[in-house]
Amino acid sequence: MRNITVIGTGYVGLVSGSCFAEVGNRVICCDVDERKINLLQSGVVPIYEPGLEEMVARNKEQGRLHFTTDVGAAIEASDIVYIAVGTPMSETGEADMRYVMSAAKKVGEHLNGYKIIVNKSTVPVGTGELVREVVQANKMAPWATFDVVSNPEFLREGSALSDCMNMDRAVVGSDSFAAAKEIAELHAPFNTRVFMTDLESAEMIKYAANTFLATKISFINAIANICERVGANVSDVAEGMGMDSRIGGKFLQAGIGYGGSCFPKDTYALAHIADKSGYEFELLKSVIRTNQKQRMLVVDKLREALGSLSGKRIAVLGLAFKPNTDDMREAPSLTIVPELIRAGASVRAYDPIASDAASRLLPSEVLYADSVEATVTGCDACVILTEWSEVMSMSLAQVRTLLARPIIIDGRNCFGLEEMEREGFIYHSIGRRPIGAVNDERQSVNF
Ligand SMILES: NC(=O)c1ccc[n+]([C@@H]2O[C@H](COP(=O)([O-])OP(=O)(O)OC[C@H]3O[C@@H](n4cnc5c(N)ncnc54)[C@H](O)[C@@H]3O)[C@@H](O)[C@H]2O)c1
Ligand SMILES: O=c1ccn([C@@H]2O[C@H](COP(=O)(O)OP(=O)(O)O[C@H]3O[C@H](CO)[C@@H](O)[C@H](O)[C@H]3O)[C@@H](O)[C@H]2O)c(=O)[nH]1
Repeated sequence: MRNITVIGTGYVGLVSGSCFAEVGNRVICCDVDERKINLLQSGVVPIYEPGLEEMVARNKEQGRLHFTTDVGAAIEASDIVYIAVGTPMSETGEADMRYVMSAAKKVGEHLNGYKIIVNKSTVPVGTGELVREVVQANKMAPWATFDVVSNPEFLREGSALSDCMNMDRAVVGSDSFAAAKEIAELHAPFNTRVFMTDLESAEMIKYAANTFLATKISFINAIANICERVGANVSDVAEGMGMDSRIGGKFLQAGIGYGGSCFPKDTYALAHIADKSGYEFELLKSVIRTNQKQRMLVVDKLREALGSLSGKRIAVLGLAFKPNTDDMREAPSLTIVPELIRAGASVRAYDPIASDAASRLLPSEVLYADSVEATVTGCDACVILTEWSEVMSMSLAQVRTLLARPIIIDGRNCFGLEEMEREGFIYHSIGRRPIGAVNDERQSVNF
């Protein structure tokens, strides 16, 4: 049992803190956000993540998990301090390091004995050293000592608990062997292998992993765009490619591109790190551009199917950047829905979990429904932006009768082409041949 403090109760702080408690440690999660801590103290988990509320409640009840806004006292009470604050994208595209630096300063001010300071936030290479300098410069007790370790987080939103409890690997980087060993041992109860390296390499592994996955997605999206032009089917292409174990089938799902709190900002941040180091990462810049363009494909396809969007009623299914989360950070819907409104369409949207969060970010003209059926009723077309299981399992026959026109533009390739043909839809997906008439208005003009 170790005494651990986690600074920051966002996705990562909350999930990793709860998982450390779940395996028997005493964990204090702290945050400067009073509202969040009040909610957590009263048993409400401010993010949607399957299983998290139960895990938090269980560990709180058993006295292993605590929440406080008193960051200083939490630091003083622990011998391992995790920094898990945000590193959002700044206006220039670089990682904004102000939260990490203020957390490091706080750690220095409350260093009352030897502590291991662990960076869990995704941070540019060199941050470990910077944290060391800031802690040293702000040290309350001159005799207090510390080591800095990098232990980046690889969880995915929506499957965060199982990702944490059964990690593919834990990465631990430090120039102190003893500190690295201690953090490696902390991972013993998790079903994982621990990869030990130096601080800089550990920091780089996190960016390299995320940008590689983003590259896979942009690559398959580029292939999808070619598939559409040459009559191939990207789903089959991805499956056939993925069977090669050197390639692997994961992260080859073509669609409207990657969003979320990590890939967009981390790709930009690594491009900046590369530029600063004197290397122009052209490949990564092209991955970013490909992703930006990919989002608008559904709008182009809608225009292809409906002609002008002015006055058209569009049903939007899914607003979160991926299923099983209410996180709207960099969700493709934030670009696509405003574009539909600008083009004069009226939009009715549905997301099983993220509607509240989305309504604070999307134009006020958007209407929200509380079911797939209520959303599509009377609409001229339906656009799928998130592959929620509720959307994937919707009754196509019913949707067909509820829509004013049987048009589905599927940004996530949720359905098989034969099925959509059989159900009588006009169906446009990504990287696959379109089903049904291409444009009602153009056709009527032609006839
Ligand atoms: N979200 C993910 O799925 C994910 C996965 C892996 C890694 N990461 C990385 O982990 C880090 C955290 O991500 P997140 O999504 O949890 O962030 P977040 O922005 O959702 O939450 C960060 C929290 O830190 C708090 N905070 C900021 N400064 C503080 C301070 N000085 N003291 C105490 N609390 C402070 C904020 O109030 C906020 O609640 C980022 O670097 C991110 O890139 C995120
Ligand atoms: O084949 C795929 C896989 C994903 N996506 C999209 O990519 C984005 C990111 O998806 P995912 O990686 O599942 O979610 P995140 O929760 O953002 O997790 C990523 O970002 C985290 C934060 O750094 C890392 O910890 C995880 O390892 C990394 O997968 C989403 O918009 C997905 O729709 C695709 O378009 N095609």
